[in-house]
This record gives sequence, C-alpha cells and structure tokens, in this order.
Amino acid sequence: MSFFEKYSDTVQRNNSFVCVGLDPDPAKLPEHLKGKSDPTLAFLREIIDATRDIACAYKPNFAFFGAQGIAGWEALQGAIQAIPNGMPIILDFKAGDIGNTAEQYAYMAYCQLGVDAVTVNPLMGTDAIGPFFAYQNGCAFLLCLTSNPGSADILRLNTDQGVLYEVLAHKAVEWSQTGPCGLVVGATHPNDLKTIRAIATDLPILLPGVGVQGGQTNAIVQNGLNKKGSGILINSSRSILYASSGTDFAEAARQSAEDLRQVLNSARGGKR
Ligand SMILES: O=C(O)c1cc(=O)[nH]c(=O)n1[C@@H]1O[C@H](COP(=O)(O)O)[C@@H](O)[C@H]1O
Repeated sequence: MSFFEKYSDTVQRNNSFVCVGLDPDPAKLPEHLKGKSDPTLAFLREIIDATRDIACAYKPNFAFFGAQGIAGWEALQGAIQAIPNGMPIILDFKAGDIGNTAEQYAYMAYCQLGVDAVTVNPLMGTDAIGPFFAYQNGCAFLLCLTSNPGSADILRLNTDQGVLYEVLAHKAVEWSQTGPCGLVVGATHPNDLKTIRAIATDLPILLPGVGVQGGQTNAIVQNGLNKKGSGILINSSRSILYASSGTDFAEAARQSAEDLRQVLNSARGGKR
C-alpha cells in the first residue's frame, strides 16, 4: 500500500488528523522504565499501543534515536515494528544532500527501515530530491516554512519570484508531477498556511508545532484542509509523549492525543 492509501484509510478509520511524534528523550522517560534493558522501546511500545486507534500517522524523529547509538537504532526498528500494519510512518530526518548521498538516505528510510514517507530539506534542489521520487509509493515531505522562529531568516526572504517559502511551494507542485511529495509547514504560521494551501491545492501538508510550540489548532485546520476536507497531518510530540512522567504515562498520552483529535475535529466541523 502506498503512503497516500494508508493515510486516507487511517484518517477515515480513526477519524483523525493527529500524527503522533515519536521523539524519545532518555531524560524524560518515566522513572519506572529507566531500569529496563530497552527503556526507549518499552516506552514507545506503550505509547503506540495507547494511541493506535487515535492517530492517523506516526512520525519517529531520527535524531532522538541516532543520539542513542546502536540501542537507539534498535529502538527505532522495534518501534516501527510495533506500529500497526496499514498505519503510515513518516521518518523525520530532514534529509537533503547531493544525488548519490540522497540515494543512501532514501534507501535507509524506505528499504532498511521500511517507512512510508520521509521529511526532506529541499534547499539543494531538484537533483537532491530526485532519489526520493524513485520510491513512488512513498512521500517526501519538503520543508516549506518551518515552525521555529529562525525560519524567517531564510524562508521568508524575498526573491524575484516571491517570498522563498512560496517559491518552494510552487516548486513542490511542479515536482509532484514526477514523484510523490508533500509540504511541511509549522502550525505556528496559520496565515501563511492559507497562502501555501492556495498554491499547493492538492499536496498533503504535515503541520508540526502544536502543543509545546504554541501552534493554533483551529486556524491551521481551517486554513490547511484541501477542497476534499482532508490532506493535513497535525503532529504533536512532547505534549503526548510526556503528558505524565508517572506509571500512568500511556493513559495520559492517550488522553492528550484524544483531546487533540477532538479539538481538530471540532475545527473541521466534522463528526467525532
Ligand atoms: O519536520 C518536522 O517534523 C518539523 C518541522 C518543523 O517545522 N517544526 C518541527 O517542530 N518539526 C518536528 O516536529 C516535532 C515537534 O515536536 P513537539 O514540539 O514536541 O510537538 C519535532 O520532531 C520537530 O523536529
């Protein structure tokens, strides 16, 4: 099944636009798990189990696994296996490099790890994106306007073709004729999201930055939905993962994901 098929299935089945971000920070794991031989994986298994009927996707962030060395790589593989079949998995590694290096990134994600989609930094251009398009069942989510305050330093620069993030959105539309892609837009920029959706009418948009980063849920749903009332994935990591640091962490994570699902569904005016 392609990323797009999995995404439409889970959005419908779980009535959800919630993407659960898997950013396991060893310092934040519940105390009672810290003595285990694989505390990160034990933690993520419970998080996944508690949110499997609420999420529309999972997004493991490679930095949090890579930082733990071999144990982290094993935890990443284990977490990917623990995610139910048919649920889309987006590997967040914001890859972006020359062609033969990009080929290795794409191979790592799609063949070694077996994920369904990846995040990619498009600033190196067409030939750096191309290797991801070799995987026609995948989806390369291209950074367009990121959630962090520093995104303005580069992505809001004026060019002779318009503001840089708008140029990137136009490029993504052009590239999507060749290979499957989407955009990453910070939930902290609801007004710019409206502009981006007007350019990229049909591309899926990954929206991180709700919760700890303060993104506005109502506005991003209203401005991000496509004409079919879909096409968005709203990521939350810390607010779900670390909703409690006690033995009830999985239950608290479930509640936090459910609260987000309900807020998002109210904003789209849909059924819960
Ligand atoms: O590509 C991303 O996922 C991403 C893009 C962006 O603009 N902002 C952003 O926060 N992210 C990622 O989304 C997650 C946000 O985490 P929380 O702020 O804890 O919900 C982290 O994994 C970030 O690396």
